[in-house]
Amino acid sequence: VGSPQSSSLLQPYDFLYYSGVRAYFSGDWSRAAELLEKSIETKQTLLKVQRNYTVRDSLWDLWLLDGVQQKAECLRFCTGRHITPTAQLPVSTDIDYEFGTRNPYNFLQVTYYKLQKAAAAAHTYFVANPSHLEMRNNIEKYRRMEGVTDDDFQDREHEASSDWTQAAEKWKACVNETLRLIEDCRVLCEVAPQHLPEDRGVDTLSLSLLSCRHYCVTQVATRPGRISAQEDHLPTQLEHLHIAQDVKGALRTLRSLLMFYPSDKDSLDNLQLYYETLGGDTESPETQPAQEIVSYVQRSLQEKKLLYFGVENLDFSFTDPVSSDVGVTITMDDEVMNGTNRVVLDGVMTEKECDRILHLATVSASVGDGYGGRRSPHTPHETFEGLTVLRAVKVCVEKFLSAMWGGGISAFRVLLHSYFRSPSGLFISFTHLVCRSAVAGEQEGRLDLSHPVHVDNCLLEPGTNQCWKEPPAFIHRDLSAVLYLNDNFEGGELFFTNRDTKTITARVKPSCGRLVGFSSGPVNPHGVTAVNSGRRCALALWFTKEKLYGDRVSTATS
Ligand SMILES: O=C(O)CCC(=O)C(=O)O
Ligand SMILES: [Fe+2]
Repeated sequence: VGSPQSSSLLQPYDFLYYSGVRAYFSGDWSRAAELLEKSIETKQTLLKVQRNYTVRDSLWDLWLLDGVQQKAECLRFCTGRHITPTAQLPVSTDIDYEFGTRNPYNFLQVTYYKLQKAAAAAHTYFVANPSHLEMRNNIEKYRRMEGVTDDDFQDREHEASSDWTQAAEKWKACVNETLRLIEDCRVLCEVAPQHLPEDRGVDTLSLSLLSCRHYCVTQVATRPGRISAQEDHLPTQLEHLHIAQDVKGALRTLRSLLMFYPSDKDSLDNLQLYYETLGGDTESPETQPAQEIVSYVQRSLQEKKLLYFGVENLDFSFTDPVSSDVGVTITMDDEVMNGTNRVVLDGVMTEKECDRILHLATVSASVGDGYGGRRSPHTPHETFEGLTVLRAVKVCVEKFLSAMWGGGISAFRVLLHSYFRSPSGLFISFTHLVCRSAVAGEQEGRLDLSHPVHVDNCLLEPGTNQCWKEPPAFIHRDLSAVLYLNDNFEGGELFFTNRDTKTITARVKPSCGRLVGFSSGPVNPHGVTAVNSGRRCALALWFTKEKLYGDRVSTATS
């Protein structure tokens, strides 16, 4: 051991392996990598050497046992020129097992992982301490190791800071670009002629111009080919910028962000934190909100005031593209509703908007009964004013929704489509404004439902749980939705059941601006409990994936 000749001979690979594993467990990663690699390499070379000196046995040789013996001796002699005597000894079954299951590679992959981290750490240190000899040696050693590449020698300090600076610069550019695009868009409003009925005065014309300018926010926030705008386009960019900046910059951006949402709790908490971090230095000019954002928000608020004045006093219709009081929230999902493809969204309409539609429905309610003498197709204890009665209203409702939502009923389609993420398109199949009123004096001991349990696109057969996809069921309906308009009544809860139609799995209490969406198929049997007092109004909507079944009435009136 130790002679120059013996050091060039192949070492026992089991010994190298054990040493490597020992280094591994003591966390000496570079030594572990070296030894483990060596053991694998040695085992492979050993096999090659032995193969080289093995002469194929012929049948004749086998007769001459002597010859076999001689060959073995020859092999030992020849290989002995390359291999140390101990390495010629057979290895233990443990080692056979280890190599058979490729366990050395398992140790190696962890070792390499550690080494890559070590390479980065060593390099990071070395950048600041170029005369540190030991570190230089380490780096050289890491470089020679298999599995360690140039990419592993990263300056972690440098990378870390430059990433954030770059990100902040890019987000700042984004904010500026958005502001610029909005300005460009606003200029176009002035150039483009405003379409107005002839009898409208000059007030409406300027309001119209204002409204056009105001829509620039959504226009700029809508990516090409998309129908809906990205929500909170500008504030979102400010939020990103805020995260990427250092404390002073972040404070400035946070204050800009607070111009949009002055009562946002997270922002206010952060503000407090920055105040504490910066001690007294919070009033310096560089920590004030960006002037362009201040002007932008102030101008927007002023314009909004004028527009709302027009809505209230001049019968001007305007929908705020960034209205803060219409924020749609997901109130219930599949999990809460114990089912598949069910959702309850809130805030799709404001009280005022619900009232407008209810008013339209009330005006026409006096027209009469549309069910051939029957009060309701479902129960004798309620009156039911459906589409037949409210056909005239339907046109108004759609018009009203168009003004309110830009896209009319289609806006709900977009909303549900984006929630359920169905890959195919959705078309409005049918809409139905329905009010159910309790018949006073007939509610005592009532056991029936306002709307019996049913599935919207097939006929559920009681007892067998089969759902037949055949007429008179509206078999092409794929997605159902109900938009509720009021809550001043008793009863009238929507409920979902299991396929057995008996086990209730979820209940939804109607209220203004609540939109329930669910797939129309047999996973969603549903019904409505008795309306015991008052009048319950809802707009039922059905959608189809088949363009062919799109509602011709809707298209004709929109
Ligand atoms: O009004 C509701 O809540 C549900 C109505 C319904 O299920 C239907 O009309 O098919
Ligand atoms: Fe239904």
